[in-house]
Amino acid sequence: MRAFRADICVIGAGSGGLSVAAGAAQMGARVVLIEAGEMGGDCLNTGCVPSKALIAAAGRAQATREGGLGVAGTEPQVDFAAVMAHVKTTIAAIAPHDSQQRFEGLGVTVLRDFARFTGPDTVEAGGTRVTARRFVLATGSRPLVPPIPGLDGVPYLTNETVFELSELPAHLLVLGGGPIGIELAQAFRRLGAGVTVVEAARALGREDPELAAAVLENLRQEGVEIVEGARATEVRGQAGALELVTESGRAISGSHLLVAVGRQPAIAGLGLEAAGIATETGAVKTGRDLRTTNRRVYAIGDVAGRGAFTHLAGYHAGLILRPMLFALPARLRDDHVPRVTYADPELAQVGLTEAEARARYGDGIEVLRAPFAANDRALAEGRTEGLAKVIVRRGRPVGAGIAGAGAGELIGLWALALSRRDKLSAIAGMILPYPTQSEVSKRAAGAYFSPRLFDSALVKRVVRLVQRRLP
Ligand SMILES: Cc1cc2nc3c(=O)[nH]c(=O)nc-3n(C[C@H](O)[C@H](O)[C@H](O)COP(=O)(O)OP(=O)(O)OC[C@H]3O[C@@H](n4cnc5c(N)ncnc54)[C@H](O)[C@@H]3O)c2cc1C
Ligand SMILES: NC(=O)c1ccc[n+]([C@@H]2O[C@H](COP(=O)([O-])OP(=O)(O)OC[C@H]3O[C@@H](n4cnc5c(N)ncnc54)[C@H](O)[C@@H]3O)[C@@H](O)[C@H]2O)c1
Repeated sequence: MRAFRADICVIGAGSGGLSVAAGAAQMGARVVLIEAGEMGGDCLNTGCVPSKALIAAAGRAQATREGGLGVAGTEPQVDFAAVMAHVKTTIAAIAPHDSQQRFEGLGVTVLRDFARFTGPDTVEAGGTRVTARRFVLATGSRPLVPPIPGLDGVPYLTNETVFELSELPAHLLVLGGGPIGIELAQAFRRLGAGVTVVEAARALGREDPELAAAVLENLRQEGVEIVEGARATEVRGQAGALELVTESGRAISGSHLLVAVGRQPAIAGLGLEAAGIATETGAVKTGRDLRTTNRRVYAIGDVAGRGAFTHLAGYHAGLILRPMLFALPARLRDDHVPRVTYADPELAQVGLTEAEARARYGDGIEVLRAPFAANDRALAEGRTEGLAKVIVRRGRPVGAGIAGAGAGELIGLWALALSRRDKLSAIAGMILPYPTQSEVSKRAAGAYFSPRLFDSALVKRVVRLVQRRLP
C-alpha cells in the first residue's frame, strides 16, 4: 500500500471539501483530497446546478404560456431532450472550476477512491494510506429513502436520477413537499407534466406560513396538485402506473415517482468508530468549532447535520481554515445563514421566522410587512404577488423573509444586516435606486419608523415648538 503524509486530508470534493482544499493549498498547506464519485459533489452534479438549470427552462416555458402585459401567451413547444441538454451543458460549463485538473494545478493531491478511517489519524482510499495532522469530513448527504411498504418494489426517482430522465413524465408524483419537492414539482409542471405533491404535514413546512402560502398558491394556480396532511404509507403498481396510498386510504396515481423526503448524512462505510468519531441523530457530532469527538477531525456541510446548503458548506469551510492553518479559534454562528426555495415566486429567509422569534422572545418583537403590491417596479412588471416580512427586536432585525419575484437576490441585504447585527435604521437610511424591487426591504424597515414619527404626539409638539421659533 502506498503511504502518503499530508497536513490536511479532505474527504469529499463537494461544496465544502473543495473550498477547504482550495483555501488550504493556496495558503501553503499540503493537502490531499479524496473523492469517491464525481468532482463537485451533489450541488454541481445532482443538486443546485441541474435543478436551477431545469427551473430556468421551465420559467421560459411558463413565460411563453402566460404572456401578459399586453402580450398574448401561447402554449410553448417544449423539447424535453433539449431542456435536459441545457441541464447537462450548464453542469459542464461549471465543472472545470471543480475539476481534478484545477485542484492539482493548485497543488492538491487528488485521490479518486472511497475513503475510510482505519485509525484516529489514518485514512485508506484504494491503494493509498493517508496520515494527516488534520482531517475534514465533507462527505455530504444522500437522499433519504423511507421504509414505505412497496417502495422498494417499484421504480422511483431521487435527485440522483431525476436529471437523467430522457422523456417528460406524463404524471409525476412527488413524495415530500420540502424545497426539493416543491422546486421540481413546479418545474416539471411548467414543462408540461401533470404533477401531484403528497406531503405528510404542511408543504414548505419549515417556512413562515404566510410566505409559503404566496408560493404554494401560485403552484396550485399553475396546476400542481398539492395534497397536504397526507402521509404516504404504501406504494403500489409498476413502471408507468404507480399509486401512492396515504394514511387515510386515498390512492393517488401517476406515471413516475420522485422521492424527496429529506436527506441522510453520508457516513456509511466511513469507519467512524475506528477514528473515535461519534454521531448524533444520524449526522457527525460536532461542537461549535465544527470539531468532531476526534479533535483532529472536522466535519462540515451536509454531513454535520446543521443544514443542507452549498453556501453553508462554504461558510463552514472558511471557518475551519482559521484553526487548521493558523491555530486561531473559530466559532460557528447560525443566526445569519440565508436559505432560498427557488420556486416562482421565490421564498427567501434569513434569521428567525415570526414563529421562531415568538417562541424565543415572546411578545418582545415587532413584525413589519411590505407587500410587493405596493412596490412601483413590481406593479410595472406585473409581479405583485408576495411580501417582505421583517422581525425586529429592540430596533434590530432578527429575521427577514421574502416571498416574491427575485426574493433570493433581495435577501442578500438582510443577510448582511443580520451578519453585522445592524440596526434597522441602517436599512431605512439607505438610498436605493427607484424603481427597484429592493425598495420593498426599505419599505419594510420604514414601517418600523413611520408610526414612531408620524403617530407621535411628542414629535408633533416638538415640530410645532421649533416652527414657532424658526425665523
Ligand atoms: C435537488 C437539490 C437541489 C439543491 N439546491 C440547492 C440550492 O439551490 N442551494 C443550496 O445552497 N443548496 C442546494 N442543495 C443542497 C446542496 O447541494 C448541498 O447542501 C451541498 O452540496 C452540500 O455540500 P457538501 O460539501 O456537504 O456535500 P456534497 O456536495 O454532497 O459533496 C460530498 C462529496 O463527498 C463524496 N464522498 C462521500 N463519501 C465519501 C467517501 N467515503 N470517500 C470519498 N468521497 C466521498 C461524494 O461523492 C460527494 O462528491 C440542493 C440539494 C439537492 C439534492
Ligand atoms: N434551494 C435550496 O437551497 C435547496 C433546494 C433543495 C434542497 N435543499 C436542501 O436539501 C434539504 C432536503 O430537502 P427535501 O425537500 O428533500 O427535504 P425536507 O426535509 O425539507 O422536506 C421533506 C418533506 O417530506 C415530508 N415527508 C416525509 N415523509 C413523508 C411521507 N411518508 N409522506 C409524505 N410526506 C412525507 C416531510 O413532512 C417534509 O415536509 C433541504 O432541507 C435543503 O436544506 C436546498
